[in-house]
Amino acid sequence: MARKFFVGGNFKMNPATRAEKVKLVETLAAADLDPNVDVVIAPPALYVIPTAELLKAKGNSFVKVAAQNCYIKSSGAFTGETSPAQLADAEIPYVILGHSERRTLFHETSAFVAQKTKAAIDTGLSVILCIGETLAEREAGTTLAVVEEQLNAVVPLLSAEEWSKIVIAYEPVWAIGTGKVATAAQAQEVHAAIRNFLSKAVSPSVAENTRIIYGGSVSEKAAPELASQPDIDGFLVGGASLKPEFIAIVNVLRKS
Ligand SMILES: O=C[C@H](O)COP(=O)(O)O
Repeated sequence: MARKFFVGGNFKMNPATRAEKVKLVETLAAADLDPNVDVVIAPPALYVIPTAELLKAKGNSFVKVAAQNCYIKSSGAFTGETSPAQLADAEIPYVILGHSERRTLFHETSAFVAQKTKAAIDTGLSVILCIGETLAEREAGTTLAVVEEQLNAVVPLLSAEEWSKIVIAYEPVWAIGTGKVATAAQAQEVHAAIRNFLSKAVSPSVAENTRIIYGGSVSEKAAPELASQPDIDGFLVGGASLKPEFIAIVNVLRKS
């Protein structure tokens, strides 16, 4: 079965005001989006529920909402955290975990990201699991070792069935927010290696069915060639998800 194209918009800590957020979500809710694509937007925590409510109020059940992070516990004395159970209760279906900004700025280890992934999956959420190497790691020739280490932390914690709730986002750190998008060949090479890894570490069927999306300075211009690669199943878009350009990226495969 063909893997369904998946485009996520990671707003990160943007936009700065509720008014801008409303405008952004209203534009997306009214847009003509390819129905053959899974579209998920991840606003900051403060806006997660209002975004879901706004989409509902606009009659849009197509665009789904993701949180950008969650903790490993259901509730308790964990100041500043959001639990997977709270997200599930709020009917937020997705969570982004392991983004490089969290790994780097907030010192999240692969083991911790894996624990979060397990907690989210156990709660019924779907996970956009981010992995990727830094420029130094790429230049040292360790790209595949890095992404395999990040995935290896998750593999023992999930059953083969649970992989159906995971979308892997390969995001080379050197391409994030830099305007320096990976070439289609560079991205395809790593995506194919990740699929090969999944085949050996989990199963050929999980490898075949798991969506592996690319993130890192995705733009309307770069999207078509990246999307034409056999192992690139969509995008996780940062900066461009805050612009009308996001609609063109979602619609990249649409035949007019
Ligand atoms: O989660 C999204 C990625 O970090 C990509 O961000 P960017 O498109 O701004 O480079």
